[in-house]
Amino acid sequence: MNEHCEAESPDHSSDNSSDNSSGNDRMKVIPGWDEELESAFSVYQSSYLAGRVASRHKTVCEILIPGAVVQAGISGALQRIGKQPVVGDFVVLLDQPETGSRMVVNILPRRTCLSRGATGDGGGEQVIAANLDTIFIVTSVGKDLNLRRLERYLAIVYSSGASPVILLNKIDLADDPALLVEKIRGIAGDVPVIPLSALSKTGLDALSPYLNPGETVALIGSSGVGKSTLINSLLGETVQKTADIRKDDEKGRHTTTVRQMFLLPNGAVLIDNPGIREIQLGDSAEGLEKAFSEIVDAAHNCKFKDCTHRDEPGCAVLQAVKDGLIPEERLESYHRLADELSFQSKKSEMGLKRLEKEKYREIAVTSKKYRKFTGKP
Ligand SMILES: Nc1nc2c(ncn2[C@@H]2O[C@H](COP(=O)(O)OP(=O)(O)OP(=O)(O)O)[C@@H](O)[C@H]2O)c(=O)[nH]1
Ligand SMILES: [Zn+2]
Repeated sequence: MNEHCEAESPDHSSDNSSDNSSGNDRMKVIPGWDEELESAFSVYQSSYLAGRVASRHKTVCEILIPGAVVQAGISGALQRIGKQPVVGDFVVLLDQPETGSRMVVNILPRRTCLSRGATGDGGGEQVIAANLDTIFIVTSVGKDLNLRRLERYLAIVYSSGASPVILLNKIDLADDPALLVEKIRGIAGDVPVIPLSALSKTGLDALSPYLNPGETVALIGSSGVGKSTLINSLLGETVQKTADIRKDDEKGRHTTTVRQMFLLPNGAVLIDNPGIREIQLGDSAEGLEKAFSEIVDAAHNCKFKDCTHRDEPGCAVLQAVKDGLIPEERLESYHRLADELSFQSKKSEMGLKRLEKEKYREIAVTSKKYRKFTGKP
């Protein structure tokens, strides 16, 4: 992040009220803060601070507050109800200057959230970043360019609520970039497709409509497509400053790196989180339907309402494929992702059942202990 974050930390010794910043200040120095968040935060008293999660570690978060980047723990109450702050979250901190501790006690309403199907068997989706306005799906010319993979990414981004933009990077290595762009447009619907070279800094201007003050953009894409190079090019000279963000914690002040959230000089936010880069399709069907809207449109004319478009009679989608209106690979890709989705939902369901069982077991153990304690049968 840029100079905003390098200001001195709030001086606890000189002030009883920790949050001496006004809503106006918050609007200016917490990128993405708006009237709605201000109104959600207005119920909190002076010992609370508002901030935005810049990076998340196992037990602590690095949080951008007016004038500083600070570390904070996560309150037990929040953990018990299963709420986990993620990169991009706007949060409420309880500030306790006497003990030097800061604790995230609430997460303000999320505008959008990027999730992945939980990898464990606990079920449910795992949110990995919040309040993203735009997601740059980065691919590059050559081996990485895979339309099927892009379709998957589109489905993921659509289900997050953020707007997708596809970036075709490394065009300096392509003989005919326009041809590749056309190929991608064939599966992208209305999604903008932007050819560029992060290394030679060509085409970057086309990104400016998405990099507005207070707006948040995350990057996803396979390893090696040039996400870091792009961030460095966009940040230019400011990237060095990112490594010098001043952080304070109980042990005193030292410099550290917040590598996951970058603030452009104009106040736009870029998020490049390793956890965001490689994500799986979650269990939301909505994204899939948006990514394959021509199939959904055609399906309105299928004979059966619950048509799976595989071998049913009177299937309008199969007919459209036969008539050459929908490419066969598109339908295959749709089926593959739909199968994956139903597998994910089953897994979540099974996980939830298991969790439920565990909960009952826990209640049984607790009441057994209670009976033992009280001597009641
Ligand atoms: N020719 C060319 N090479 C590029 C371009 N952008 C990035 N590269 C190169 O591609 C390689 C990978 O770039 P990175 O920016 O590290 O890719 P990444 O997507 O951040 O990769 P991970 O960190 O593994 O996820 C580096 O050697 C870059 O120099 C480009 O526009 N043109
Ligand atoms: Zn059908």
